[in-house]
Amino acid sequence: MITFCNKTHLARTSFTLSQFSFKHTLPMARSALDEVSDSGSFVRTASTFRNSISRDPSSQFPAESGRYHLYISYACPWACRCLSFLKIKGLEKAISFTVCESCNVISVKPIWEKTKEGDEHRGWVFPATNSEEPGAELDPLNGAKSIRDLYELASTNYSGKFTVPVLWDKKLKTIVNNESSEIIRMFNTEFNDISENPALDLYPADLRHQIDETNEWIYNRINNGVYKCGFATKQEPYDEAVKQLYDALDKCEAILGKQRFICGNRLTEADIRLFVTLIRFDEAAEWYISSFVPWLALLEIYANSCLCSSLQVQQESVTRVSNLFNYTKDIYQIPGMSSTVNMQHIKRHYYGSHPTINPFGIIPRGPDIDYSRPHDREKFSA
Ligand SMILES: N[C@@H](CCC(=O)N[C@@H](CS)C(=O)NCC(=O)O)C(=O)O
Repeated sequence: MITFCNKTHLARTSFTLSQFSFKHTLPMARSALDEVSDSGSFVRTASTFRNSISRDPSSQFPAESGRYHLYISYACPWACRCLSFLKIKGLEKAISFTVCESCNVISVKPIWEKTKEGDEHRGWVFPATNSEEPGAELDPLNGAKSIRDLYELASTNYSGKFTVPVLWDKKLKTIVNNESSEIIRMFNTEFNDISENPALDLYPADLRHQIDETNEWIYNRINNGVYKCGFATKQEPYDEAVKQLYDALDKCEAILGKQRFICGNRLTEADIRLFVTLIRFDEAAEWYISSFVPWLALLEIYANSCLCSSLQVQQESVTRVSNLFNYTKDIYQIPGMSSTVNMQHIKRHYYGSHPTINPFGIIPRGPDIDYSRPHDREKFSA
């Protein structure tokens, strides 16, 4: 039985959202920092808004062009999964994002701030002007000051976390879904009539079983694994999470020595889900694994970490670096993917949003990896 540190926010709630009624029975937490059990382990609570957009025109949330909007933070790997799908499926016109000509995605500011007068909650906020923060934009739809405002617009008695991504329905003025693993499935199939890349299927029927199995261990040990390391408040759960993380990275490294992608030689959903953590891994390493490695790129030296000095790493040739690193570059170079990576937002968020973890908010220098450099992954193509 899990008990949460911040007991004031524990509530078993049900609430009404527009004309639809929702019930959830999980103990609710206000922020990831509240999701630590008495034994010091990070335990993530489930997302709350779980409706689906459907290609069926008679459904509650039909896949209509221009009706939906995705709110993200460039810092957040879960939100960037959704953004990645949006980009590579060619959904930019179908799901209206346009804020201004130079930037077509709404992202919040990277560092959490107070979201309201009257309580101490800190979370994602929008900038006060479009020029305040490169990569962050005012909310043009609802004039929200924070992501919390959107949740409070959608539900008057919501008591969970105010997370991104948020998939917003402009017509019903509500949140359709705030669970990235579900949003990416909708983006994969439900908008195919209006997507620019309908033929790309990232969850193909013949690989579903393998993708589901792969997602399971990658989620538990890597995607959520880095948070189990970062948010652990006791040594034992931290040690366990780090071991699981590195065992899983070893497993990926071995698999990627035999095939181009994690489920074979075809790009799938499982690759995008793995990529969003890998791309943050080296630059956020001190946060992810509490490792003090400012000039070493972990994925670069992953396979032969015992042999490399930082000088050697900087002079490396692609043949000496790990499969994981080359794989990360391969995915980054898929058209559209590099635009989902804003390293400034990533670093500023991880090192700046959690004063209990990094009290002085110092952002480590480096390693400034160039993911557009050559990789060796074509060797697996037919
Ligand atoms: N299950 C959600 C998790 C999303 C999530 O944890 N987002 C984090 C950012 S990386 C967040 O918004 N946290 C706000 C908070 O903890 O208060 C999903 O995959 O969509």
